[in-house]
Amino acid sequence: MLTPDTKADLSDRLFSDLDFSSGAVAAVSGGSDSTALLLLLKDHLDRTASGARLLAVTIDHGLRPDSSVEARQVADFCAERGIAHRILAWRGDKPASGLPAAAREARYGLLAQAADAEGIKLILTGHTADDQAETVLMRQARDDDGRGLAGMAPATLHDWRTWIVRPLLGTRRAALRDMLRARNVGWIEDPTNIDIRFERPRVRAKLVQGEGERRIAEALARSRQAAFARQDIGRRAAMLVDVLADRPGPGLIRLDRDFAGQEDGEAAIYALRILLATVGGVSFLADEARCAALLSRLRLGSLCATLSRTVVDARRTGIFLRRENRNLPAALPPSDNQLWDNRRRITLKERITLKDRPGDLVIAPLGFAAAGQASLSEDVPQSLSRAALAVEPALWRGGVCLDAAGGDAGSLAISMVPAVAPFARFLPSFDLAPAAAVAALVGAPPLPAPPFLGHDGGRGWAKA
Ligand SMILES: Nc1ncnc2c1ncn2[C@@H]1O[C@H](COP(=O)(O)OP(=O)(O)OP(=O)(O)O)[C@@H](O)[C@H]1O
Repeated sequence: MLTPDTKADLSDRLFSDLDFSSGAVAAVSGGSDSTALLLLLKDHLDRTASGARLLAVTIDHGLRPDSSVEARQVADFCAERGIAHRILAWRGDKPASGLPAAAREARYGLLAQAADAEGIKLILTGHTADDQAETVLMRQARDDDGRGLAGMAPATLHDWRTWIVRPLLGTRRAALRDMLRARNVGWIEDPTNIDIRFERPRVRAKLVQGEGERRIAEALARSRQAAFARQDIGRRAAMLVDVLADRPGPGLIRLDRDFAGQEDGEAAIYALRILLATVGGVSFLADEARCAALLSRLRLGSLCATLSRTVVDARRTGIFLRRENRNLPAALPPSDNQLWDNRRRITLKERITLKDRPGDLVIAPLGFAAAGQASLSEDVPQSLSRAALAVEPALWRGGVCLDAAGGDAGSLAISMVPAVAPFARFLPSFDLAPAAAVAALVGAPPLPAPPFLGHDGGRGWAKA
């Protein structure tokens, strides 16, 4: 049982390195873990940062008949303790398959919305060491390159702007429940957590049996090793990108020929996987074995190949990467926070209203005809620059191109900034170094400051 002193120690250990200057959203389902998170966080803020804003948010997924009643229970719990609380409902279609993943995606979108509305940059969830062990065991079965074995990151950047932090990732659920019992606080038991139609409850059920504790300890040790390895290779890949890659024109990336002959072949393959996904606008890294084979062929000389929707055109003067001219998005009216072709983040600035946004304004690829009229750098073959420019997005109205470079469209206040596809929605803190390097390369906005105090500006940063 936790005495008042150890309680203070625990919450300080969990939260003292977090930057609460913009406040915090606590994601509270009403289960034991997030209820414990909320209480410990409230203790900590009351003691150390009483001015910091705290908003508890419950998402009503509408998947069980009791969900809205449970959300109200959390609201009452918060009201009794003077904690601001909001309930947000997941509306819209619920898919028949992949429901947990869709619910998670929707939940994070809504939590980020709640944080945004208050100008808060930090969301805290109640994921525990038990959740981490389950995640690692689930991924072990299907992980092909070992990255997934790192499990959940201590922090994840959502939509390149809001940090989701998991301060309880090193804490066991049993300790949190002990703390709640000691305070006479109950919690909601979600029946989905024991519904063995879903994979996580099946894994969880096995872990309470005979060898469960040993398997949990092994899974956690494995995840620490995998996280270290992932950060390490990420830093090495970032170095290669910094030194050997540049962007000679819109949509065109050039790698120095030395990239293929790198001594650190492992890092070169990793960098290539990220670059191909980014240039092609694919949300997962390019296949490892194929990238390894491609790198071997690149060592031999010139080639032209397509992988991960990216054309790799290796010439004497460099290895050029550009988005292939296939399966591009159809012309669509711009909407806020949309990822266009997974390569550009579209933002409608506040000044824009529906009235100002004529229905015939669309985003569509620039196309070869318009790209042919643009003045391009002499530094690289014109055919390459044109092919890359042609698949860049442009704003069109009634067949007239308003903005060829995909930048700001003046008074229309639409911005289309580059995105780093594999990390555009969720960027785990393990991958900060390569994400920052590739962001600088493609001209994406710099990463926001990490949510931990005493950070190093986002490059190579990792929470111990
Ligand atoms: N409906 C929800 N509303 C707000 N946050 C949620 C919701 N569901 C999950 N979360 C957040 O995500 C974390 C992990 O989710 P998970 O589904 O594993 O938890 P849970 O079993 O619903 O509840 P708990 O983790 O509180 O015991 C929670 O600790 C909580 O921070």
